[in-house]
Amino acid sequence: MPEKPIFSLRGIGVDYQTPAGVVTGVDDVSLDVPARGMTVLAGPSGSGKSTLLRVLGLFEQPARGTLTFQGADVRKLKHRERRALRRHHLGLVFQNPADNLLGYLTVAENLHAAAEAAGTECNAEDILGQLGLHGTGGWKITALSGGQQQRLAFGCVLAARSTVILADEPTSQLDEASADLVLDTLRYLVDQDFAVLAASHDERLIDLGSRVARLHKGALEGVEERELPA
Ligand SMILES: Nc1ncnc2c1ncn2[C@@H]1O[C@H](COP(=O)(O)OP(=O)(O)OP(=O)(O)O)[C@@H](O)[C@H]1O
Repeated sequence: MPEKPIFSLRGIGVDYQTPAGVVTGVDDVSLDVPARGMTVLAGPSGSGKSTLLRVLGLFEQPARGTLTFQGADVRKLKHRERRALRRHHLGLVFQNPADNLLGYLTVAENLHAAAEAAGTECNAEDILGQLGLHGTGGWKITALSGGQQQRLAFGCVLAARSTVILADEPTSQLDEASADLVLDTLRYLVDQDFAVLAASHDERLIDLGSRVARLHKGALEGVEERELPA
């Protein structure tokens, strides 16, 4: 029997109230996110990728539809349960590396802080080794390149032992060499059997997706399943 999806969205709609009237961010989106592998939300600017990620990250309450996480209807969770779900299961990585890290802490301290916030413990050197950042534990964040900072942001997700990784345009603020570091990290996380959901319009990142959901003007245009080379 196929594994159950980690997230299931049915008929999800999000509206924004603006001075010019109601703007629909996403409209009637139904999608399953598998418990392993990489799902990419692709689409042009304004197509609803970030809005959908905010719904999945529990930052946005949809006006319509149902969202389940591991089979549980998220709307029925109490405030405390939602917070616990976010802390223990959802690892978020935003597009700007500096937004993902605490600049006043060292590299290793960032990992420990992420673990502590999630109620876990981590071996910082081991995680840094896994991400090609061996020996940087005592460094300031600013001593890392943008790509290395994004790698560390994914390291914080490893430290927190999140179940699913939600990444919003993780390569969009990086030069090509730095973006390569992030693409390698995503490949590694997928190999480690994480569920990764990334919003992007970077074709190289989209190519890593085993499931690509294409959005246009807030609506789902289609979902492509792909066999990736081993
Ligand atoms: N806070 C907000 N207030 C009003 N409208 C919003 C808000 N956030 C998003 N929108 C609107 O919702 C729609 C979807 O936006 P969203 O940011 O989700 O798209 P996106 O695909 O992530 O775009 P980008 O690639 O530029 O980040 C757009 O029309 C946008 O203007």
